[in-house]
Amino acid sequence: MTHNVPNRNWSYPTAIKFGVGRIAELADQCKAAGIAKPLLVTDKALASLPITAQALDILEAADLGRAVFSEVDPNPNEQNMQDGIKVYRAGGHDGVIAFGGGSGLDLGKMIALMAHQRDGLSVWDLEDIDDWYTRADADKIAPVIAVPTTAGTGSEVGRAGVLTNSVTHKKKIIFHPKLMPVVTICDPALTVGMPRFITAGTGMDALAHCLEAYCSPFYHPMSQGIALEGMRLVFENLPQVYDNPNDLDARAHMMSAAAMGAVAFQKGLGAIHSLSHPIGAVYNTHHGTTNAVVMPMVLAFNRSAIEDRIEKAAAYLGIAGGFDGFCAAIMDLRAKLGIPAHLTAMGVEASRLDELTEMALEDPSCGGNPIEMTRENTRALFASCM
Ligand SMILES: NC(=O)c1ccc[n+]([C@@H]2O[C@H](COP(=O)([O-])OP(=O)(O)OC[C@H]3O[C@@H](n4cnc5c(N)ncnc54)[C@H](O)[C@@H]3O)[C@@H](O)[C@H]2O)c1
Ligand SMILES: [Fe+2]
Repeated sequence: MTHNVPNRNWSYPTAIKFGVGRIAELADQCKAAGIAKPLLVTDKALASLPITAQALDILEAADLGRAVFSEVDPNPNEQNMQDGIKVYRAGGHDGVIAFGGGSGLDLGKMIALMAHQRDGLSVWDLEDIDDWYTRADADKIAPVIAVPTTAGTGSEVGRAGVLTNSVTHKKKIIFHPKLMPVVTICDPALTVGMPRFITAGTGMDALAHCLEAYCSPFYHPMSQGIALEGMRLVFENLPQVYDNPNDLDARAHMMSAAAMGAVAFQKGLGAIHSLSHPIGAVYNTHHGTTNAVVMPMVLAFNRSAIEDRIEKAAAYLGIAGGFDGFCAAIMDLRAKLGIPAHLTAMGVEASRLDELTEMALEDPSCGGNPIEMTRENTRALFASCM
């Protein structure tokens, strides 16, 4: 596959080794991070794919072993984390390679966060609320090298992991400022084998991050700029990778957009994510795909607060028709990617909307929504997505 992707070394917000084939540097990066016995954490499906074997071969050839933990579910939960911690401790590991989509990346980060903390500290005590992270001992967090294999969540450049509580079926964002990977290897070639619907859904997650960050009312001009350009990259390249999975240039642009989305969303997320998290937790739907389903309805819900800035974004993106044109472009993109237009198509039941509404209102993403979310308007928003 030919391409025009230059190799680059970026350090905003962590060191990013960006370029086709840079997975070859995995062992060197482990050594540079002081990791002699890495545990590669990924999900079950990825564990059987050649890209994972390739990564393990690179480690083994450098005498770093080929230890892997892959009992990671989509929307990973605390049981996956506990199982991984057992394997990590039993193997005497000294660092994690978080390898995968958001599920493998986040679970790898959770293992690194919790493997050496004192007994009695629960991962739920570290939810991204106020300064709860100070309950953890920052010095006991194991080093993480992140290797994304999807282009969507941006977890590779983030300090949080999303973990589902398998008892309450709630998705929680677990945060620690020192949970940032030491280094991230962004190799677009790793993403070419994604199933088509995962390419679509993860790409829409990157768009959701950029869009919600861009619309969030909080002051953060740097994030604003990154979010806007991230949206442009998605609009231009997501249809391209969907039609031509082997287009490495477009894959690289999507990988950038994913990382940019996660950098930008320190400005805030909003109702797309606060609706999508409970749906993912209750129905085990794919996160980015769920975001895409609710995206146009959330834009309409927020219209009075965001119309001006969406018009500016539309002008920058070359989309005619202002706010309505922008919404139409999102619906066109979603249709092109084969993503459903209604939550009912994902199995969401009208009988559970009250429960989902309560869960959405508890989600911290609510705080970044431009319009205040109340029980009434959130219930109505859910209903409009059915
Ligand atoms: N930490 C964050 O900031 C953050 C942000 C958004 C979402 N998330 C979380 O990330 C998770 C979703 O992550 P995701 O959308 O990347 O999906 P995922 O990690 O669940 O992966 C989806 C599927 O794609 C497969 N896959 C991944 N890469 C592949 C490849 N290169 N080739 C073939 N198959 C591949 C996986 O095996 C899996 O079956 C959710 O739990 C979500 O809540 C986290
Ligand atoms: Fe997301």
